[in-house]
Amino acid sequence: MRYLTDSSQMKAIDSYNIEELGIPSLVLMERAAYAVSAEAEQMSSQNGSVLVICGMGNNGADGLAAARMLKLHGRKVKVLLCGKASHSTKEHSIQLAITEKLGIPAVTADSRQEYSIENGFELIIDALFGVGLSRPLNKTFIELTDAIERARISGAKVLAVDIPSGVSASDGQILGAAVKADATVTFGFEKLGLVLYPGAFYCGKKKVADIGFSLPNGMESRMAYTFGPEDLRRLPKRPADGNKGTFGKVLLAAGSKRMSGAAYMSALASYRSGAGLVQIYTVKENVQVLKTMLPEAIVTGFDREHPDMEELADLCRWADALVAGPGFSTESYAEQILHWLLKNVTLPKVLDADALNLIARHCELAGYLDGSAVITPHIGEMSRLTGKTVDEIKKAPIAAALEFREQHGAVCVLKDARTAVVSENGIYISSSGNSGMATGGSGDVLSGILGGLLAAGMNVGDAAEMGVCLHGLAGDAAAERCGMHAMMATDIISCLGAVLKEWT
Ligand SMILES: NC(=O)C1=CN([C@@H]2O[C@H](COP(=O)(O)OP(=O)(O)OC[C@H]3O[C@@H](n4cnc5c(N)ncnc54)[C@H](O)[C@@H]3O)[C@@H](O)[C@H]2O)[C@@H](O)CC1
Ligand SMILES: Nc1ncnc2c1ncn2[C@@H]1O[C@H](COP(=O)(O)OP(=O)(O)O)[C@@H](O)[C@H]1O
Ligand SMILES: [K+]
Repeated sequence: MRYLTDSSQMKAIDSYNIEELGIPSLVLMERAAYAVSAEAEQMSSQNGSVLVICGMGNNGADGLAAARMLKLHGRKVKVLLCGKASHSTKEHSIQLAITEKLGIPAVTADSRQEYSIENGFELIIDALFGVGLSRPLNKTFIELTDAIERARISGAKVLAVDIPSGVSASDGQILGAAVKADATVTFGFEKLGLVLYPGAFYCGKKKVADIGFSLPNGMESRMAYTFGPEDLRRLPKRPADGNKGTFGKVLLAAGSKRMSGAAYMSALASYRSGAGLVQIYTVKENVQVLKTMLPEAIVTGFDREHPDMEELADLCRWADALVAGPGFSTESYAEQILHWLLKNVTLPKVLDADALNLIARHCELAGYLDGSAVITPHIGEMSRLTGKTVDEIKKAPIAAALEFREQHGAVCVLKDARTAVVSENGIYISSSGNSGMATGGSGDVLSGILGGLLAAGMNVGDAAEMGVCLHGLAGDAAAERCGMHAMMATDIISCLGAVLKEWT
């Protein structure tokens, strides 16, 4: 598990370490700058020249200290100071005095002038703004980021200090423009803005440098986090004497006349993530095809005109977990069934796709949501559910998921290139997965995985986080195997086994 911080949390961590613990600010800075200079040496040759672009805050001060370390290691270093001298921090003034005494050439320009970058630098270090960026870049700074990008296109490497300047540390939004880095050395904890898009595009290879921060009491519970493959070891173990019941029974209300594939993929993904038994409840037109495609599943068909609620009640008594919605349609039978399920079933449940479209259309259904439900909307479905625009949700996905959970009590899995999961555990952000997963059916695969994990007895929050992590890792394995262009949802399912085998 890796913690992710926003800008205000990072500032609180800084001030706890400096003011409460008494670690001198310059000691932390020295470690930060050492990590930057070590990475800079890796990225450039002994004879290559390095330009360090420094703002007037402590990000710039880190840059100045790194410039000093590079100079002491025999590198050719120049500094470009950007901003008003009257804005410089105490640490910045100290670091600048040292670089001046060491004879490191520094060009000073304030923001009224144009910043130019001469040709010939092998490496540019971006120490303009860090977590202190508080407003959009002005025209001059935008031109400076353009100049850095031109140098990068001509062959210079770019190393960002803490975060590429212009990226908001809290949400990855670009404030006017941002530096595109080949690598970023970030201090203490990964910033959310390095994981969320579009910021994640800008940071290149990420390195987290431990500079000796301790966390204030209670901070961990407020920080977002992400998982790596090693976290899959926390999935429930499979007891050697287990039987089909031990591993859980999933009931899947899915598929419609035009869409049997969604039910197939969701059911197959449930089996491939460890479920003992999977039963598909679908329109009777789908029964034959699903039995043929997935003989391992039990398939119960209902009449679209008269779905039998007694039969459905029996199936729910049989099941350990419910998945409703993949390819289910929004026809009246689907609404009737969903209404009955939400009203009567206390099983842990995943509500996906058409279940969410129905909830968006019939707002009384939202009243039945509670902590037993995991909703898995993509951005479009979230927009329909909440009335917010796609743009609003894209800009603040965590806030949208938090708000939904607060209003309805359900675990919210807001799917996108980075998926946010908000549950009783806190805020989880996915860091696996790739754009090859933007292909029909990959959401059905996720709902099936979640059903499988819930049926195995995981609580809703843990299942949602682990399921999203597993889905992304299987997606990455599928991209490795087939390439992002060619991979399809069934390839993600095919890779679940290998990922689970390697990591659990
Ligand atoms: N001792 C410390 O406090 C440590 C600080 N560290 C570094 O310090 C950074 C944070 O430093 P600061 O809090 O000084 O902030 P920054 O250096 O990130 O930037 C803040 C400065 O930029 C100005 N500014 C913000 N947005 C602007 C905009 N759009 N246009 C023009 N000016 C703008 C602010 O007015 C302020 O002067 C971290 O990212 C990290 O690199 C690290 O060295 C770790 C230790
Ligand atoms: N660029 C991407 N990077 C990582 N994951 C992605 C990307 N695009 C889509 N995904 C994932 O793929 C899945 C797509 O789900 P969804 O849109 O519901 O698909 P469908 O409706 O076709 O089943 C989600 O889990 C989403 O997080
Ligand atoms: K920076």
